[in-house]
Amino acid sequence: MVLAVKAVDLKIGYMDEEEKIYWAVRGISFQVSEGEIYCIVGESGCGKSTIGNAIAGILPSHAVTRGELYIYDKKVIDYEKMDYTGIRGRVVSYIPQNPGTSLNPYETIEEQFYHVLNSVYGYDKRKSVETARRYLEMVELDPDKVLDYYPHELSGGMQQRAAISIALATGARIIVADEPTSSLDAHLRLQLIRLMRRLRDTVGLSLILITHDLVSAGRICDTIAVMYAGKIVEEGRGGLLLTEPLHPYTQMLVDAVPILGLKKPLKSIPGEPPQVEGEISECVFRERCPVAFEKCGIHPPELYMMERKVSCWRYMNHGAR
Ligand SMILES: Nc1ncnc2c1ncn2[C@@H]1O[C@H](COP(=O)(O)OP(=O)(O)OP(=O)(O)O)[C@@H](O)[C@H]1O
Repeated sequence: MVLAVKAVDLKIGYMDEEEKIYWAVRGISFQVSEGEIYCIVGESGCGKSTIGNAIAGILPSHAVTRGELYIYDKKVIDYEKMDYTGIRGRVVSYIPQNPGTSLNPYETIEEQFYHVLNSVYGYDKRKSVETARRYLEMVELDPDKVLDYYPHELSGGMQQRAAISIALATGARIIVADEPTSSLDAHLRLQLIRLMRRLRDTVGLSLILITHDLVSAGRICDTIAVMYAGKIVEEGRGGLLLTEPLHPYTQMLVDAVPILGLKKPLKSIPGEPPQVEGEISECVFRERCPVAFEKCGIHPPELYMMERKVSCWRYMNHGAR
């Protein structure tokens, strides 16, 4: 198994003007295999985009890091140091929530392909158009209807596909997509989910998806990581994690989601995530957890149970290792 991404006790914070660090990601370890679709879900502010940005190599200059992050064999984060040479925009590409913002509004799609392919591979116009046609077809866009268009002349779904095809044409083997389905209607969402799965199957693309959308995550992802307050509290195979959530936070997230065809009362999650600058020395979910007990006042364990990772003391005696 080839690993596309590996994080080891990764911490990412943001330094303010007084040089105080707010830790948005508080020591997480995970792996994404080549060709895997890995989703990161969780409430707003839990650190999902920070991880996505770290993988894509687009953290801001006031970000501080600890631990390690590998993209294939290259250590891009080594404690405080970051080095994305040859990785950023090449091996890894980032598709933002609104893909229109990653495309140049003043250039046609053909011109955008040319600029990228000319600077990366030195292609001339003819070779660039040939390549663009191939990659547009790969994402199910008709080159004759897209190449001469400016981004604003394309729908949101088409812009997203065009951005993905430019990323693939530059040789991206990992795509980080932040909230890729949130601006799409149900039909386009399903189309995009199918496309991502097909690209995974045909070109072995690894996808890191950052989303609030638990239902799409369950449909599309091989693995789901549930984040809370900068920690991964549960990680496991997509479908299983949603049908049999173990961590109390995952259970509450699932209870808060409407499922088509299933009548169930929707529950909100009372309370707010902790806003703590420094280390959190207890289970990050303790304050909001309906089943917390004494032991939760100390760090939760990292448990592995039948291919599932769950960070909760309640499973300590359930065959975990
Ligand atoms: N550039 C930044 N500078 C300072 N703080 C930041 C920056 N980006 C994110 N943060 C802070 O880091 C924490 C995690 O934010 P992040 O955007 O990673 O979470 P998220 O789970 O992706 O949230 P959302 O779904 O709302 O985008 C938040 O408290 C946020 O305010």
